Amino acid sequence: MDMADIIQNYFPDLTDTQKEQFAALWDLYTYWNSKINVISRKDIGNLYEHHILHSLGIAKVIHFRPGTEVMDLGTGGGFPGIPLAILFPEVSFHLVDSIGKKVKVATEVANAIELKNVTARHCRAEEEKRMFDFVVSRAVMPLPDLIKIVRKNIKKEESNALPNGLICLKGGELQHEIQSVRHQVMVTNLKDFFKEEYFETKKVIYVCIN
Ligand SMILES: C[S@@+](CC[C@H](N)C(=O)[O-])C[C@H]1O[C@@H](n2cnc3c(N)ncnc32)[C@H](O)[C@@H]1O
Repeated sequence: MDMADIIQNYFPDLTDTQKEQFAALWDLYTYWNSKINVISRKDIGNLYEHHILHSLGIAKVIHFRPGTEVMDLGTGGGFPGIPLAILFPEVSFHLVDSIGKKVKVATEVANAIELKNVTARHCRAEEEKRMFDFVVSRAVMPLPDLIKIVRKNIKKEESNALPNGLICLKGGELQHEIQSVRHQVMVTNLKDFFKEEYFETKKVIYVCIN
């Protein structure tokens, strides 16, 4: 089985372009990761399951409408922003990270697969003043800290089925982090969508911000 097949199993309606873009990620990330570490070297063999499919878990919680604007806070080498940008070509993704060489990897990968809906910026998210419908994030900081930073970036006007807010990918014990949050929170277990053991404890956390 081709490694990219795992993506098609869970997202069977991909166009040929999307299939080619997902397939191209293997060579691109193995090349760039050997120069600039964006994925643990031990884990690069699990690129499709642990990084790409995991990023796409957000698409099991929300189907972004065309024209939606999304920021990926602490994107590193482009997760979850790049897999989501392939899946939602009519949605724009702004990738932000405070480490310049990681932003370079994300930019190079996006350019190589000709993603037209991706922009990237090297800065701390605290400095980013643009407004978005949603902020997505994986493995960056505790939920209360994320909320403090992104409150200034969430547009007031709603244009999706879910009210605007923060959507992050997290694993493990979260009750403690969630308890201190005053906003409405929705937790989705990825094991309900993806059968691989890796997803047993993985969750998508949506926080309504307005
Ligand atoms: C563990 S990495 C995760 C990268 C990527 N989201 C992923 O899942 O592969 C955390 C990233 O968040 C970035 N980061 C941490 N605090 C940040 C901030 N305040 N603004 C922008 N980026 C930040 C770091 O530079 C790092 O690249």
